[in-house]
Amino acid sequence: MDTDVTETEMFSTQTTNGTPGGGADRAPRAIVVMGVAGSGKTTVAALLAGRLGASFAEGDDFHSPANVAKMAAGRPLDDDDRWPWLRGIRDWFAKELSEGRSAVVPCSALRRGYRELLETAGDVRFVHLTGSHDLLRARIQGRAGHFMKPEMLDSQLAALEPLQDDEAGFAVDITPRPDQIVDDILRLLDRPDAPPAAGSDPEPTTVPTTESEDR
Ligand SMILES: Nc1ncnc2c1ncn2[C@@H]1O[C@H](COP(=O)(O)OP(=O)(O)OP(=O)(O)O)[C@@H](O)[C@H]1O
Ligand SMILES: O=C(O)[C@H](O)[C@@H](O)[C@H](O)[C@H](O)CO
Repeated sequence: MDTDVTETEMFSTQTTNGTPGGGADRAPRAIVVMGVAGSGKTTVAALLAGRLGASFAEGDDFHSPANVAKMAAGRPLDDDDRWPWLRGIRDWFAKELSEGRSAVVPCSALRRGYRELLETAGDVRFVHLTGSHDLLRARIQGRAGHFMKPEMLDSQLAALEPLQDDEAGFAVDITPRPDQIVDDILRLLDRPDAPPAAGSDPEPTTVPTTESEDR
């Protein structure tokens, strides 16, 4: 597993500080709101962080200027572009958790290997925002002033490895209003049969390794 931590503070990030423990009487956790461009990650993650009293950082702010320029030029990122970006997010999560705060970041986390790197921060959960190609395209087209253009959607979907049953998290549909999506997420995050995160206490031995109704 990659352990390079040198890029953490390279780029300025928009962050808000949460309260210790994420505002709830529980151990702090990191939540990645994942999915392809236009799935609503930033919208949902910011709302979710507010509802949890958790810290928030915009995942795109961890990209290097070169990455942003590449995407704005319509060229998909490759693994070499993404590893430093992911390490920056992982390191920010680790810092928040070590200081006792829950944290939420919108981050595409398209491939399982990317998620495995993020999980090295500790107790990390994934919320995969899923929707149809038509809806995703319409959401990107309806958004002004963003470097990610609709033409990039196909490459994002081609790279996507959907969240699997044995990963710590669940998928939610992006059709409802953002506040309704967040209601669903809050309900699913705390249900008793959720698979444990890689960095969490392994004590709950009755937790099943698969789940079915949310994919
Ligand atoms: N549930 C929703 N219902 C209606 N519109 C939404 C919903 N979620 C997000 N949007 C709108 O869709 C657009 C894309 O959302 P957002 O920027 O949050 O997506 P994203 O996944 O963070 O995108 P990117 O990865 O490209 O940064 C925005 O204009 C946002 O206001
Ligand atoms: O993994 C990637 O290809 C990129 O990082 C993108 O997903 C962006 O971060 C974001 O979604 C931009 O809108």
